[in-house]
Amino acid sequence: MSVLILNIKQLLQVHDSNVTIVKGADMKELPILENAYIYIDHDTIIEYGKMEDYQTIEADTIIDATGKIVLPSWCDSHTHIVYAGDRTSEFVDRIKGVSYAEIANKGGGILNSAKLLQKTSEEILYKQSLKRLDEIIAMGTGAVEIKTGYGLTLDAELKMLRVIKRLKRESLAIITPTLLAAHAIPSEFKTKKQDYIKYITEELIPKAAELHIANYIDVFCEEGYFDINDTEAILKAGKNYNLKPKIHVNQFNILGGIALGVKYNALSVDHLEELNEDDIVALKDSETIPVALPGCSYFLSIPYTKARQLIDAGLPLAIATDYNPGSSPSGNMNFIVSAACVKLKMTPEEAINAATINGAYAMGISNMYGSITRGKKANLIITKPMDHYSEIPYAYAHNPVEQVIINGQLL
Ligand SMILES: N=CN[C@@H](CCC(=O)O)C(=O)O
Ligand SMILES: [Zn+2]
Repeated sequence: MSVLILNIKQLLQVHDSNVTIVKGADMKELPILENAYIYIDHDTIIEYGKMEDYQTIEADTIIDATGKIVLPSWCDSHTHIVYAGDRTSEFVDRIKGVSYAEIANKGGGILNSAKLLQKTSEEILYKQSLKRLDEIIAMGTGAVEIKTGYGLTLDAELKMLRVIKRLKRESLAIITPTLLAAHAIPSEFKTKKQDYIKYITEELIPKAAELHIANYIDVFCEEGYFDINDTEAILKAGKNYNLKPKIHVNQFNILGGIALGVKYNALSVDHLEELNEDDIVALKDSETIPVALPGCSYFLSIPYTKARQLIDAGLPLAIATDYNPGSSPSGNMNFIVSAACVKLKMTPEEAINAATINGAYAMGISNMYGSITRGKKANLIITKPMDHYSEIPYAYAHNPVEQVIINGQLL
């Protein structure tokens, strides 16, 4: 199966050499080809160039993209899309003035989702999750990280991991699974948190590793959840089983989770609604990418990550949806790109870099995804007609996506 796309108004994120991350001032550069073509064979990008240099190529499918933009599909590096039901009643409570923390302290929040997921059959959980996955693919997401963390027992966490594995097998999307058993302290461990940490480090992590069912380890490093020592114990155990960290840090409080993440060579440190100079210093010269989640800031009315401070310090930045039932019940990366521009003061070029190549880096897949490069996998978005790619973030809350291609397959 081969696909040829002709007359592309703007082909974005074109790199002849294989970039895997863009940092600091380089994030302002979004290499583009005006009036271009691209040729895909099976799942691979074979050739691209300007229409003026195009010489006839035979292909099974030919698409005329006159007036349209083509870019790498979105790489959403932080989601929790495997969950049961929803938390609309908590949403209404928050509108009436109850805070996210108050809801959690009364046994709601993550524990509420965990209670429901534990009683939900694997089949129903799969169907509910697949619906969300299909919905985000249609909005342009081609690669997505999915976390556990609404199980909180060995059985329920493994159920989540099996659902993620099945999604990976049965959907075209590229999926990276992350074990987030340290998402909240289950009520039965309320007064014995250390026992839950022991359960995670001695039972859950070894079992997940034995089944080769998770790539990364995550911890919600936050006041009232897991402190810095708890987080270190879990990262250490993960390291023994080759689970690299991708952690939740600095959402409400700064506990030193960023420096700890860097110490354990985390692939990413995510949230960062709160940020200080020490955090920036810790990230410099590291291989850890910060990830901002503007959908969570929007939905919870908490500060937006100071993207300018990070990028202007020469650091890379990725953006992701954090799609989950409590703090960000949307997986629309188009909105996230727009929010990055409007609220994080990123230029469209920076936001698109953050949502493509840097998102791929934050999932450990940027050697194969996230840019238009010969030899990389063909995960692409073809937009609706528009004059310039800046319309993607400009016309917020619309759907700019006309067609999605994943691993060379037209959807
Ligand atoms: N902060 C921790 N975890 C999720 C929210 C979980 C929930 O409220 O269900 C997040 O990334 O925002
Ligand atoms: Zn999250």
